[in-house]
Amino acid sequence: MSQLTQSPAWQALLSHQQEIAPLHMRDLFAADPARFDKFSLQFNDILLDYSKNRITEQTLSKLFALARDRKVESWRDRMFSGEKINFTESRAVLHTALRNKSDRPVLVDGKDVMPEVRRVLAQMRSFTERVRSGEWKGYTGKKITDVVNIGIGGSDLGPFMVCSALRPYSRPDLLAHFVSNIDGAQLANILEKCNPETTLFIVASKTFTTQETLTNAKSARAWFLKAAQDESHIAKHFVALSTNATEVAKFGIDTANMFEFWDWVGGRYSLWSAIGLSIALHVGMDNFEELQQGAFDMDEHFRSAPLEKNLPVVLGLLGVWYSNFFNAQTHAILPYDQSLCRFAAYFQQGDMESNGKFVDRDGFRVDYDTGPIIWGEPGTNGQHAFYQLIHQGTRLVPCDFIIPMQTHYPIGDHHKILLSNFFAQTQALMIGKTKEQARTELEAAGLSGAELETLLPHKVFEGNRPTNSIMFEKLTPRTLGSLIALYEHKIFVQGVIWNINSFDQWGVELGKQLANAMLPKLFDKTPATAHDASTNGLINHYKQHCL
Ligand SMILES: O=P(O)(O)OC[C@H]1O[C@](O)(CO)[C@@H](O)[C@@H]1O
Repeated sequence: MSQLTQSPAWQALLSHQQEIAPLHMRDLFAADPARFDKFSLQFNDILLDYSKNRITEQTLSKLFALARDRKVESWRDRMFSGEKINFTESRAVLHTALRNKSDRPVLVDGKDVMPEVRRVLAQMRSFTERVRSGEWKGYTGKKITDVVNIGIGGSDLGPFMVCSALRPYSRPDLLAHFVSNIDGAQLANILEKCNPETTLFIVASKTFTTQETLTNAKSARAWFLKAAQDESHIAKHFVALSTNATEVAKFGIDTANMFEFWDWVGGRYSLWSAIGLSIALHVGMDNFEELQQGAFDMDEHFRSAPLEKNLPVVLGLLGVWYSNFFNAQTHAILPYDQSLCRFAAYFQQGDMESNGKFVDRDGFRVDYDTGPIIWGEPGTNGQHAFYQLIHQGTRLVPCDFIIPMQTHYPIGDHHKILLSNFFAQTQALMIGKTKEQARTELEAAGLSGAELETLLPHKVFEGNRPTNSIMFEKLTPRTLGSLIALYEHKIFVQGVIWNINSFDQWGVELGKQLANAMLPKLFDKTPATAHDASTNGLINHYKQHCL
């Protein structure tokens, strides 16, 4: 048994789970009219209601005891202070420094990184203002109308998610597009909409060695040069966001057009850095800084609020409760806001690349589950697709429901309808429908006898399905920043509890290595023999049909 699972705090939760498992939330609500007040927290305009969880006050005190036992507070302070907690890459973890709006220095290897952070922010401001005002011109003297961010993973998902979310703050004459996939279809579809004279390409890659990004960027450059004819025009249409100046120069982008960030920024935590340039272009630098401010607000809360009142800690512990004590395999993120349509996809990387680890910090295989599978779609689309399983399936699917109280798009009574669905779904998942209630309904509908009995079991909802509800005033840049940081820190808390390194991603390497080795063999007919029978068979099937 690992240190974690044999700890008294863990063992206490294991036996407590036996007491909680038979309880139904509808009885817990009936027994305690103050349950909502007890189990909800407010941070700025964000309300977190976690009362529809299979918990009592005792559960929470045991979960907080686990957090203290695992030293969550001290790990948090180590992260903020610039300690190299990403020990497998020997790196500090300082996305929080990128949005540090205080005058506190942040030291890495004894050097304050804040002057450099502010320098790049100023560079971003000056560049975005020139582009947005039309002062920055394309090679034929026209202003930029389209920005194409070429990146993948953390160099794509964050900016894409935020640009979609903050569309109401954007200008219609400066559109942001995103190309990530190596599948040429994506690049082709976007280039179709763009004019080389008025398009700015942002090549976003922390390492500047990522195959997909460099291949897409080379193809974009070829497309551009076909029209522009002269390599000297590239400087007006290609900029780079990277930590790797050498590779940027090798690619042919003038390093004067490079926006730098640093190895202490993890890819999936990088939207706050120069990687956010497409966001700043799309919604303006003031809004980008507001986004950062919102994240900073949440950082301050995470650093200073007692665990019991700390939103990221509460969310993290509830996730541990279901993953490790109820065997929940997945966690759904369900934003009732079309603008957040990429929020779950963004946190698929944020969470699964961070906490999808089977080896703990000491190098041992864990004997407990770590990161859950994250998934989700905006409501109400999800309701008409996969909610059946959440309501009546055999698996426990903890869900986060997220909604703004005010919409940027006040059309008729759409938003009230959306709200009513939001309220109804979490209620239905909690309360369910008993056999007796279902019977009464069927009888009222005129059914009886065998017909009623046949239908009855299918009409029962067990309920007792846990949800968190997150409501806020309106999806502003500042609130969005706080929401993103909330989830980032939740992931951090869980990584600490599970004793894993949430900041490396070695698991993405093997597939890359094998693909690189295979690529040169896909150009001739020589049959593949070096692999297992399945892989040889697949490659040879391709060769027979296409070469
Ligand atoms: O920004 P880069 O270096 O191109 O990397 C892109 C993405 O690739 C990954 O390394 C995973 O393959 C992510 O962690 C990262 O966000």
